[in-house]
Order: sequence, then structure tokens, then C-alpha cells
Amino acid sequence: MSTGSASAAVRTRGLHKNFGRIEALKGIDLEVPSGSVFGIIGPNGAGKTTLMRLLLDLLRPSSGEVTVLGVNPRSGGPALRRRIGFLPGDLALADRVSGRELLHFFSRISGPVDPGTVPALAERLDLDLGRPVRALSKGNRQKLGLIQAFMHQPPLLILDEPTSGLDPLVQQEFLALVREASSNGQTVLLSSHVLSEIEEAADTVAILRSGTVVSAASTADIRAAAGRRVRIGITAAEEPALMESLAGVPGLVLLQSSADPATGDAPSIHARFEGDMPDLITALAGHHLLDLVVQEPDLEEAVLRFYGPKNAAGPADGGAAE
Ligand SMILES: Nc1ncnc2c1ncn2[C@@H]1O[C@H](COP(=O)(O)OP(=O)(O)OP(=O)(O)O)[C@@H](O)[C@H]1O
Repeated sequence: MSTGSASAAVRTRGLHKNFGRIEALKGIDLEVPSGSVFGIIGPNGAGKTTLMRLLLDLLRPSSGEVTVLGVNPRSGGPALRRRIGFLPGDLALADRVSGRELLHFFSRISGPVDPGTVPALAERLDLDLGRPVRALSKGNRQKLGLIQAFMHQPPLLILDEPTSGLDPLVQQEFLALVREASSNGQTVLLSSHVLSEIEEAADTVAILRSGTVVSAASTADIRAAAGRRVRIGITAAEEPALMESLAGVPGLVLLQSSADPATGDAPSIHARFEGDMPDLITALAGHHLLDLVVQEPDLEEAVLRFYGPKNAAGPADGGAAE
């Protein structure tokens, strides 16, 4: 699916949005590459929904520039709107009709829908289209919202908290839909509180905090910035010598040393490691270790470090509690 010649599906420059005295967005510069799956994460009130509503022209910026599929949303009108599949965070659906009737109504606005697409999506998401919308649970209404966003195969999908209310099996199906959209050349911009989902779905993540992008990087880079977790089991007698060796390892932040019930009264040393692995291996060599666990950092840990109260401008420095 073509997204036009522009290399960015969404581009914002110095985007500000004020609600009275509340500065919801404080100068957002964002570039969502065409064909990417781009995640926006941030705590409550960070500005995720405001940003998405600005892209849809449901809100107007206080200042700054927005381009969506190469067009200013303010002048894009229905033609631009048809090229976007939007799932709002506060989904409100007419509820006197059946799901099938509602989707038929949406298809008249959003443009042609291939026959068979809606039943196929409904089957994959396990949704009964014959039931009246008012009789649907929150999760099943969310499925209707997803189907209306995906059904016309738009070049750009903007999905605000798309898995809200979905059970884990349906969440997996949703992730499969996102992967298929991406391999079809569609761009997917999604916000989520579910970090594992962003990690699975997105190739790039912007972390939003208090109306500012504090980081925009590949999920792999954000995870790497968190450092690996290291746990070393060692005898009490050997511990002082090991601690001395570890003290000189660049990028190693000792978090705690504690007796571990799993290894009798032998201590367990916990650390975060952002350095080069050979330095750590050299420091460990020659010590009689009882156990060694080196864990890949996960996105959740990385993001929590960005959210931490002391870290308005970037990741926490050493010594943060796990
Ligand atoms: N219509 C509005 N009027 C006044 N303030 C608003 C309005 N919409 C949003 N805000 C404020 O703007 C800020 C950003 O809100 P927004 O809903 O964009 O955050 P969010 O990241 O989507 O949060 P959540 O994860 O809780 O949905 C908040 O301080 C919010 O209270």
C-alpha cells in the first residue's frame, strides 16, 4: 500500500498544544517513517491522545507544524481522512444497530472495503457481527473499533490504546494484524501502556513525558540503554575478592549484595551492566562462582528509568533501585 512519495508518514515540528493554562504538548518534533510501526508510550497525561487528535485535525495546534501523509491535516479534509484508519481512545459507537450495520455505515465514509474483509477480520478477532452494539462488552466494542480502522487498508493507521479491554489471545491476533499491515507497506502509529506489546509490535518508540518527547529510538536501542541485569552467586569467603575485581569494571553498577536462600547462606550480587561483556568476563575469571545470570534488559525497565521522578531529561544514572 503506497503512502505517497514523502519518506515520513507523519512529521511534526515544534508542535505545541495548550488547553488554557495547561501545556499539553510542549514542542514535539516527531518523524514517523513510512511503513514503520511506531509506538508512543508515556504515563497518564503525557499528551499521547492530544498528539493523535492533532494528527486527525480533531484538535488544532496552538503553534507548530503537522504533516500527515504529506498533507496538513487542516486542509486534508475527507480525502486525507479516508487514507487514515483511526481508533480513538474514547471509542463511542452508535449502539442501536448491529456491528455489521455499524461497519457498513463506516465503510461509506472511509472508502471502499473489499468484500470479505469485514467477515474475515471479525472471525480473526472472534466477534459476532450480528449482535446489537449495545449488547457488546467493552472488549467486543473495541474489536469493532479495530475492524473499522483496518477494514479499508489505509496507508496510515493511528491507534490510541488499541488493546484496551482485549483478552490476551485477541491481543496476539491484533499484533498479527499490525505485522501484516506493516509488511503490506502501511504505517502504524500506536500508543500503549502495555510495554510488552510495544516491544513486540513497534520498531521505533517515542517516549512522551509531560508533553515532551524524552526519547525516540529503536526498541532495540532503548532496551540496550537500560543495561543488562546481572546476578552472581558466590561463597561468602570469596565475596570480598570478587567485589574488588568488579569495582574496576566500566559500566557495572552494583545494586545490592544479599544472602540468597536458593544458595544457602552464599551471597548473591545484583548489578546492572552497560559496559562491554569481555570486561565483565575478565573480572569474573578466576573467581569460584556458584551461579551467574545475565539477563537481556526489557523495554519496561528502560522506560521506567525514563519515567522516574529524577529523570526528567533522560535515563536514570547508576544506583537506581530495581
Ligand atoms: N480538552 C482538554 N481540556 C483541558 N485539558 C486537556 C484536554 N485534553 C487533554 N488535556 C490535558 O492535556 C494533558 C495531556 O492529556 P492527554 O489525554 O493527551 O494525555 P495521555 O498521554 O493520552 O494520557 P492517558 O494515558 O491518561 O490517556 C493532560 O494534562 C490533560 O489533562
